[in-house]
Amino acid sequence: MMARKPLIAGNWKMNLNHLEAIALVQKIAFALPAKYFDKVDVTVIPPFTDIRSVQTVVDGDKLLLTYGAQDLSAHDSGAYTGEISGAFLAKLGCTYVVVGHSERRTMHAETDELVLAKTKAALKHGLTPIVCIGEGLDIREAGDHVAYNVTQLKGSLAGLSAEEIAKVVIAYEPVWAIGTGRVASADDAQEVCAAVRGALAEISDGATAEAVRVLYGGSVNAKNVGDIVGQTDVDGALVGGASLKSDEFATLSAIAAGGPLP
Ligand SMILES: O=C(CO)COP(=O)(O)O
Repeated sequence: MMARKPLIAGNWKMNLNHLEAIALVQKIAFALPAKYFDKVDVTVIPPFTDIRSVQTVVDGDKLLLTYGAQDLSAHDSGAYTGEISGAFLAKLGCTYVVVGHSERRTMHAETDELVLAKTKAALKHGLTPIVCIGEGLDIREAGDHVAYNVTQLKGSLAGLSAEEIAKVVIAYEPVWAIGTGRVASADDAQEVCAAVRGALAEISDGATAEAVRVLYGGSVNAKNVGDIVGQTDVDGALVGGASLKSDEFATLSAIAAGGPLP
């Protein structure tokens, strides 16, 4: 089986202004020495207004962590007030862009069709989309979570070629585990991430599915990350609250790298 390098992505959501962003990036870099980056990719996903400042610190200090954005427009340019083009994000040196986070699917009524269009826009501009899927509590309690996630995944990637799918990261984030402190068990994360990989093989091919990184997200912290990323089909984490604390984020990144602790 192909070895997949784990990815730890810190989704800051709507937290920290550009000055606070600079301070946090510097603290994370200080707490996470270069040796860890051979074994784990670490990225921060700040608000749009922080990205230029983060770029300046990362480039100026030659940091090994990367950065990305929390959303992008499906369009390249034009009369789309308030939207941000993938071209702008690429110009700012972003590596990743989160697409279809449950907070956008829920609060901004983003459909699988729009998530697909945004995924295509990301790929067009050379960004790696982190495509989010995840079920609500009602679906989990009804026992329909695997089928639900597979349907959401297929809808969000519909019609992409195997070459395009190879460039995508998937994040399984059960909605009931986001910001609640209620983390999915390692077995629950593995069950859905394995089903995601199976579905990826159906819509691309086995080798592509083996190479795609599938992350888990939802109340990940330094205490639970080891069990979660220890699962066969879980290749890292999309971290919310714990990514705002430099020591905790550095520690959980080091654990994903296989240790030792910094
Ligand atoms: O939504 C998340 C990351 O995208 C998870 O957030 P929390 O880690 O705060 O639960």
